[in-house]
Formats: sequence, C-alpha cells, structure tokens
Amino acid sequence: MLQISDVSWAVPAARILDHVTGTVPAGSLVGLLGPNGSGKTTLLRAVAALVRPDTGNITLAGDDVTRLRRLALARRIALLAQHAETDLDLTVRDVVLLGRIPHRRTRWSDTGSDHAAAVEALGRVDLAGFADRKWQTLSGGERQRVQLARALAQEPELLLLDEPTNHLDIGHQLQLLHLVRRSQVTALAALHDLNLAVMFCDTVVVLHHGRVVAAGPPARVLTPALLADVYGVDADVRVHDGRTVIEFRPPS
Ligand SMILES: Nc1ncnc2c1ncn2[C@@H]1O[C@H](COP(=O)(O)OP(=O)(O)OP(=O)(O)O)[C@@H](O)[C@H]1O
Repeated sequence: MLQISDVSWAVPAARILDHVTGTVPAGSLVGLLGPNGSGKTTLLRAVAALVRPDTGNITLAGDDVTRLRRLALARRIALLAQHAETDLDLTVRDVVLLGRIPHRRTRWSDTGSDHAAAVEALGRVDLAGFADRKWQTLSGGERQRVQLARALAQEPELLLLDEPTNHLDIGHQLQLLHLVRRSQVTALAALHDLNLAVMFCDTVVVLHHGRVVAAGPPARVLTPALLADVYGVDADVRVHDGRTVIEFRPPS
C-alpha cells in the first residue's frame, strides 16, 4: 500500500503541493485528477522520491520512500513519465530491458529471464513483433506502449503513470488501462480523461491548486458541481446501463 500523509512542497513563488493526503491500497488503481498545473506530476515525482517534500511523508508498504536506496526504489517503483525521450540509438528490446536493470545480479549482463520478461511485456502491449525496431522510428503511441512494457518488465510493487493515454488512439487507451487493471499492480495514474477514470479507477483523488478537494469512488466524486468548480466546465453525469458517463457541453 502507498500512503501519502500531509505532503507539502513549495518553490519560492508558490506552494505546489498543499497538505496532500491519500492512499493507494495494494492491487488498486487510483486516478489522480485535476486541471493543468494542479500538482499531479509533482505528486507523482514526490512518490518516486524525485522531489523531496518540505513536510509530510510518503511510505510504500511502511517504508519511507525518501529513505530507500536508489536500487531498492528502482526495484519497487516504476514511473511512466509524460515525455520519455532518448536520443540514443536503442532498439525496442534495449528500451524494455532497461526495466530489468534493477533486478540484475551483475550490472552488465542480461539473463535469459530478463529477455523472457522483455518479450512477454512487449506481447502484453500488443508490440510482439517490434523488439528489433529502432526507438527513433516508432510513432508517439508505439513509444508510449514500449515505455509501458519497460515499466511492466520492471515488475514493480508500485506503478506510477503520468498521463499514460497521451498519444494513444481510443482502442489503445482502453487497452492500456485494462492491462494495468488486469495486471493487478498497485497503480497511481494522472489522467485527464474523466470517463476513462470512471471506467477503470477504483478511486480518484482530485487536486486543485495543489490541494486535495475530493477523493473516493469516481462516480461519487465526479459530480457536475465538482466539475464546474475544479475544471470550470458545464457537464451532465448520467448513468447508462449501470455505467456512469460524463457528457460535456461546449462553453457558452
Ligand atoms: N521546479 C519547479 N519550479 C517552479 N514551478 C514548478 C516546479 N515544478 C512544478 N512547478 C509548477 O507547479 C505547478 C504544478 O505542476 P505539475 O506539473 O505538477 O502540474 P500537473 O497537474 O501535472 O499539470 P499538467 O496537467 O499540465 O501536466 C505548475 O504551475 C508548475 O508550473
């Protein structure tokens, strides 16, 4: 379980995270929602121990993430960042194998099981035939799926996803979140698409100006009043065949 307790972080000009508290129970998928600039990426980076909170703490299965050594962190937490780019001349296989580095006994050699984990992860993201392709030749959506394969090959205890459906067509958006759910990995995902959050997340946490303004099951949290307050949009929330669907109206 991930526990975030009363976390604040500020830069000289602004408080970016303001007393944020929340949990991600083991095996659940929690959606981190909120408008642009509300603090989602910063919170994910704090959970990955890339940002050190000024106050509060973050624990994974009881261990303070800021006290974990780099290798332990890399074994336990995978971060699928928003803009994972490289200029290196890597193949898809090389990129996915990066996820295995924290598990190697020696630093330099891939084992048969590393290769098997990489091939299996590529199959799971629907890119089985791509192992020898050059990273630079992939489309944006293919790159995103390779990065997910890298994160899955890492076999983390916690998966952090920063807008993972960026660049993906609707079929692959649904497939990616379905895959995360089915893998039963404990996951925290920053999402902009609120209907995807309703469809796949066990609970959501809504950030606004760095504060948690609502948390709970998505269908209960995402009311028209909240969407108006936080996103400034006019929306209807309907239930069709037992599924909650959010319909947005154009600004008047
Ligand atoms: N190192 C920094 N120095 C100054 N401001 C920062 C720093 N890091 C983040 N911010 C600011 O903090 C706010 C929150 O940024 P963050 O990237 O966490 O938002 P977000 O919710 O992920 O946004 P988006 O949906 O646009 O990706 C933004 O206003 C950003 O400009």
